[in-house]
Amino acid sequence: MSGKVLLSQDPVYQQIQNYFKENGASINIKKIFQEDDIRFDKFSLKLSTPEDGDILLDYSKNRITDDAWNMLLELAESRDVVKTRNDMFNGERINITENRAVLHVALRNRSNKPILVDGKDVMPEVNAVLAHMKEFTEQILSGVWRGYTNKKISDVVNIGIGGSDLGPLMVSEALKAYNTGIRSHFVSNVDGTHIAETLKKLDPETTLFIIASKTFTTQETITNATAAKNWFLERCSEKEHVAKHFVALSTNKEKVAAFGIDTKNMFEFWDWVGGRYSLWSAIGLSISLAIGFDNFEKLLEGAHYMDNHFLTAPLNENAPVILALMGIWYSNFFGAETHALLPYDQYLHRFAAYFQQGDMESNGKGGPIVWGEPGTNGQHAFYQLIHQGTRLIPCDFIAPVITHNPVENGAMHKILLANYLAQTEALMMGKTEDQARGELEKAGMSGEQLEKLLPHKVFTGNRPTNSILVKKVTPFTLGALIAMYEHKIFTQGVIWDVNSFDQWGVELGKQLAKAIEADLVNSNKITSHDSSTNGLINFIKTHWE
Ligand SMILES: O=P(O)(O)OC[C@H]1O[C@H](O)[C@@H](O)[C@@H](O)[C@@H]1O
Repeated sequence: MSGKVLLSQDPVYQQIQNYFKENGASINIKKIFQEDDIRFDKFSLKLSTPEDGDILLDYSKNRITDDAWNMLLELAESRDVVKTRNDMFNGERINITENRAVLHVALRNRSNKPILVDGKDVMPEVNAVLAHMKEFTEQILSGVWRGYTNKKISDVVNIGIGGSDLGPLMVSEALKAYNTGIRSHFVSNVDGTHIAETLKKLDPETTLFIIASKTFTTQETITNATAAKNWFLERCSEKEHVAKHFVALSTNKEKVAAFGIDTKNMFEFWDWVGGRYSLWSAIGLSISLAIGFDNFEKLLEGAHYMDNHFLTAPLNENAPVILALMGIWYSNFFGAETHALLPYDQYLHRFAAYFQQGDMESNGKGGPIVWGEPGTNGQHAFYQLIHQGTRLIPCDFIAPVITHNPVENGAMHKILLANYLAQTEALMMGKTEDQARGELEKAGMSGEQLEKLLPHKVFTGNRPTNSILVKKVTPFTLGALIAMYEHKIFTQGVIWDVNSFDQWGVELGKQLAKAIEADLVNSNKITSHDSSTNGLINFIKTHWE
């Protein structure tokens, strides 16, 4: 990421800027479709997976011309995307501010081709942890591993936050159709309500707590884990039983031992796994328990498939690169501030939340705000803004062709897909004044009444979308989808010159919270902060007394 000129000084970037200045405002998606019969063929990509059908990326409904697209592809070249990508896969320390390699791709390297960090192949360690996860999953699911009163484990509570929560939670939800029968729970918030409400439902004899924390120092997680351990010990006074009910996922052996978890019940990972890229590591243990280890492996295979695609496909046929460049086009040139992820699949209801961390903790220093909700709920909440608002909001529409739940003989899924298709068409086409007028006249309206209503019924259209279709949401296709977005984030980070793998911005709030905690626990009137913070602290303390 060094040795490059600033993005704004990159000649290709400047060329795109000039092109944009002259043409940007007049690019109309509807018009381009009318002028180009093969637009869909040119601006769509089909990836055939070995067993789980095709993945289709249609990026034709974008404000992009052939010329602009070619320049954006050139920009990827001139920003060293290919070299940096290769550096990542080769275990170079591309996370320069933390001096670390970035190797989530090693966690799902099903080819087992050696990946070296400082000359040492990491694959044997990766495979050893996977073998441990497999063995443990099988023991829990078969009932070989039992609780302290010899009962089978029925409930698993993952205690973690950020990357140690969002990935396992999102995937466990997304793959519920594959559930092994284990009930999964996720506790993340340091608000005691989260653990209290979770524990209410649980029996200590049949509950396994997974304490998931890369550092094992995160305040929320250690506080929740301590509360869980105390809850457990209040019900089962024998300390040695903790070993049957608490396991840890971490890079920090010492802290795990200090917490009182037997390190043979610790599943390790490494500093080259970023928190928000860790669901493929030991952090995925709750996923493996929820869907079975074989399905967890399929998730890894799907991601590995996408890794190979990212590594080998030419840039103009490379799904993550395509998504990244389209995002750059809107962010840097059109000034779009946000990007919406809209999965038309109830199982993917945490997908946008997951990529809020994935994208914004990675590229937040330079990239857009990422947000979204599953369709069709979003349609009845915020689509008004997308259709008629003043801001340009590029959206990704994601859907499976086949549902796991063909309710009403599949009719419901057809309705869902009709909505999925109608939205991107409507966003592109809009509604002209003439069309709106025609509709109002047909409804019997005329004169002043019609003229008054008319402007409200017009939609400008020309609103860009990508459509992504998978055959079905399977472990494999989900793995591929997640990896596709991970590599999109990576590619954008390279182009923007943002280190996508550190997160210093998270640190300041953490530091200040520690200082304020001390002010809250004494009975003094606080005067050491600004007057607002003093006022708030003192208000809280007065109401405690
Ligand atoms: O797994 P840990 O160490 O508990 O960290 C949890 C989270 O903490 C911070 O918010 C960030 O560093 C995240 O990237 C991380 O996922």
